[in-house]
Amino acid sequence: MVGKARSSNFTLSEKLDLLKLVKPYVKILEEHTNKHSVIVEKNRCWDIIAVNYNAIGVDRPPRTAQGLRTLYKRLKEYAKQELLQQKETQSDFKSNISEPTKKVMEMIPQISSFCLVRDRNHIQSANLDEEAQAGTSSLQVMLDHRPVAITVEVKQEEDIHSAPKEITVSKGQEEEPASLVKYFSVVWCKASKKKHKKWEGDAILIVKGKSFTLKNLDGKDIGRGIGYKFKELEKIEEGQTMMIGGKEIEVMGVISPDDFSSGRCFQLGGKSPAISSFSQTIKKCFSNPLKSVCKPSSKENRQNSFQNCKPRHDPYAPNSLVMLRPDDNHQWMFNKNCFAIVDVVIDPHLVRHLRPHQKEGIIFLYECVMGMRVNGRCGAILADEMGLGKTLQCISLIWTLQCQGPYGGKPVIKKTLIVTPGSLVNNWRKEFQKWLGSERIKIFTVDQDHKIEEFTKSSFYSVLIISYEMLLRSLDQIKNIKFDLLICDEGHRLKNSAIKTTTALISLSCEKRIILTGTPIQNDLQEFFALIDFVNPGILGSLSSYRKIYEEPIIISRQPSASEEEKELGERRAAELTCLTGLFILRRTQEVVNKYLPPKIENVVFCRPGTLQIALYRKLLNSQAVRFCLQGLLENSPHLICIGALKKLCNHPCLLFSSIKEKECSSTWDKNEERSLYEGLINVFPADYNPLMFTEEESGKLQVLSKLLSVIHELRPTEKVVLVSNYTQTLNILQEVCKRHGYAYTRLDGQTPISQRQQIVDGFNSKYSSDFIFLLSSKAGGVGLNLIGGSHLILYDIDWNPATDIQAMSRVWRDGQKHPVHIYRLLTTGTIEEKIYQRQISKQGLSGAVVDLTKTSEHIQFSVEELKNLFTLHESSRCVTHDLLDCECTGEKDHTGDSLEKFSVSRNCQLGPHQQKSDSLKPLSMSQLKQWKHFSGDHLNLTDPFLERIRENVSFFFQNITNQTTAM
Ligand SMILES: Nc1ncnc2c1ncn2[C@@H]1O[C@H](COP(=O)(O)OP(=O)(O)OP(=O)(O)O)[C@@H](O)[C@H]1O
Ligand SMILES: [Mg+2]
Repeated sequence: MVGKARSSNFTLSEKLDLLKLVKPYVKILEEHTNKHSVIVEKNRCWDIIAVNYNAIGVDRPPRTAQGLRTLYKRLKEYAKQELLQQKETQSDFKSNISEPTKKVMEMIPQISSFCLVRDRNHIQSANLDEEAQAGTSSLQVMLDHRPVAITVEVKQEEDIHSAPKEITVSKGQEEEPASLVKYFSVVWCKASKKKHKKWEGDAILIVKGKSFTLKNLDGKDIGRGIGYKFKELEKIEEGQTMMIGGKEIEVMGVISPDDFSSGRCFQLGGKSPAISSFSQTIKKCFSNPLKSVCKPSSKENRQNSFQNCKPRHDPYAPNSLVMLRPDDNHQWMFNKNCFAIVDVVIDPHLVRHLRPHQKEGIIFLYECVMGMRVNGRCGAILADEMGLGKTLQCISLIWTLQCQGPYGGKPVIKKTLIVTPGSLVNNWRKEFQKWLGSERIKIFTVDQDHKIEEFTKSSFYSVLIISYEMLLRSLDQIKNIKFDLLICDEGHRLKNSAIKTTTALISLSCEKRIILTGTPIQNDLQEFFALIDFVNPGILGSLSSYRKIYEEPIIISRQPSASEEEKELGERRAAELTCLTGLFILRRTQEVVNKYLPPKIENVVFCRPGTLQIALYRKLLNSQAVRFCLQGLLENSPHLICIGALKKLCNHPCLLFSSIKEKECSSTWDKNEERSLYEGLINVFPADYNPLMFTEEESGKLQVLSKLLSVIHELRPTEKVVLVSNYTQTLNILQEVCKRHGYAYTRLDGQTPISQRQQIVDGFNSKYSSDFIFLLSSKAGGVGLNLIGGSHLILYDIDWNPATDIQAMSRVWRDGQKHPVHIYRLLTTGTIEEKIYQRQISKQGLSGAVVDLTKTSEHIQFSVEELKNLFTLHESSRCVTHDLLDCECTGEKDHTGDSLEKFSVSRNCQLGPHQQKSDSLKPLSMSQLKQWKHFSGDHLNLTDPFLERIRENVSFFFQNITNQTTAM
């Protein structure tokens, strides 16, 4: 029991008065115990009890009369259980349970009715006789500052918030519609024609009939007007801007009459007279009720704790997204000053846009950075697959923490640092603007024209967005700024603690750290450690102990030779590791947004090589360099040079020609490997070969590409194409093709200045742009970009690392895409490209778990056997990949393998077999590919008009459709 009020022979109005009297007391109790209160009436004496609803299995404060009854029942059950336990154990249970719980237990048998104090404004009492039926009970509601007694018929599941609509007011205060008063929170500035307005401050707009008053947060009138059209004033809504009395205002939200009349709407900005007088009243009426709960360190603190104790947004509003309240332990650690506990509620303006998985993600991020998930650790990894809106989730978090906090409503953070790849700096800015507009939050992006000093000098900005490269250059300045939250976008690059970027970021003292990545991070246990250790330093112990405890047993357990015992140990350790880190890692797969996206038609297109390509390919395979490789003479990595040459040749022979010519002139030509590889090759080219005059026929893929572009242009004149290559030189060729055919194009590669990148992306995405093609270097711009302006994406070449390709493919099939998406992955039949593809999709290829953007062929170890396979040209096969599938079809008609289970997206997570997680970013396996529709280029009656047009140069197709509808 924490408070007592004596009463005798209560009449209803006395009861109400009493309620009014105890209310401030109850309020303080609630705020300082983070619990909700129940008033228990016994022998005309009211006991105010703090109840932790969670402890009795009620997940939130009841909002309906029915809810009250449930709560009452639960309390009884709880008490019974506790008593039973007490009998059983006869232990010192009384000292283990909280005082209020004991009180409830003692009193439960005698309770005849109780009052629930739901929040400061609503005190509700109900007759809680068990016999009471919904629909017949009477409920008395009293609203503060409006001493009206209201009697309502209780309906089941009736929401208290909507109750005023249902009630019959006995002492009415309702006004005629013509004189209806409305209140809005607004921002204002002096009227000006400037594009970028500087808002001067917050204000309250009061609209009454045809007139208005504008008050600043000190309550002073700063504008008045009369004679406005009633209709205009009646239609005012959030987001609207208006000119009123020489001032421009933007409406930020509606204020309830109650909030206005109580004066709470003025609280946000500063000390309002309403607050101080309120606290005075409390002090006068009651002795210090905080004594037993906690001791505020000073008078100011006590006063502070009464300020801002109202949530910024209504936690009980329908669809409100409310963060978890801190538990006792958290309060003990982080609320030393005993500030009032205030609900942190996500801005409804944002909530209405959020997908369900994003709401969960925000709750997760909030709990992580607040240190609520792992005691005192404030790091998180949000590893949602690409396109799931990690940016929006972070923006929501920043905006929330910057304005709110659970302790006295005090904002948790002041400044945020976002570090991101250069090409995404402006994308972040755009996303902030998209979701929050330009007035709510001030962000600063560092680029050539905007130096970091500007941010340092001004207190105007709260968010700094900077590229990884720029961060290194301006580290000294950044270290001088105190950041409260650090977000590392595409943060898988921090997987090595020895690299400069990681050490630089570690050197910033900010402890709330978030890594965002769309790329799986659990595939390499050492890199995994680095990421974990970055966000939550030390949580896995030292690297050496981590290796001993987790890495070694897990790796040993995966080897074919592992004993049963080793397997079991490895699995257990993996499970433990997942469990430990799972508290602050969140990964959701693309499937959660699939339903919001249009269909995706993915094609793997096997293109017949041109005659010149075949001749050159044979010559390369017969070179001395390749022969040496096959003998296992791999010093100086000659196989990498051979692989590079074959890949170039597949893209276009002219690339090979240019590089031979280039090498001939350079000093490195002396290198034996290159000379022995290229020897005699130039003679295979026609004598007058000019690489600048290349033809499409010389490359199988280029021929297919050219036809594909032409059919898209013809059949879908309003749709656009993203054309991706890993190589700048190849992009040059593709660009030349665009020029030759007169296609308007735009281009983004490693050379594109960062400051121009977003502009290029925006231009392409705009429906007014005439660009037909977006030439994209996957290495430069593959990650994070939104290219939803394009609905066709062509991957001109393949990378060893499936993640690079998947990243690129995810640029167009994402939120905002309006058209069905067509993806074409071009491979040259029978060549190394098929082998790389097979490696991407085969189990063997994945065993090394090379699912990381920065892994290149240099990181891959090849056995001589593998090199033999790699350096074979299969001239007679229509599709070597299909040959390997063990599929009985001949490719003559649409075939979909049916002998295996239907394609399933469940794939192994590296941390152990029982930790299977759906992860649609892992490349599909051979058996899954078999489930795709497949057919040869000679197949009659192709239903896909695009494939129909290119079939002449194509030996084989695989096709898969996701989210199929009839429209294609
Ligand atoms: N709830 C939503 N409603 C509509 N559009 C959304 C929503 N959430 C995100 N988007 C949009 O989806 C696109 C992808 O979001 P975002 O760039 O944040 O993805 P991401 O998870 O960071 O992906 P990546 O790993 O590729 O960087 C953006 O254009 C974003 O504005
Ligand atoms: Mg992103």
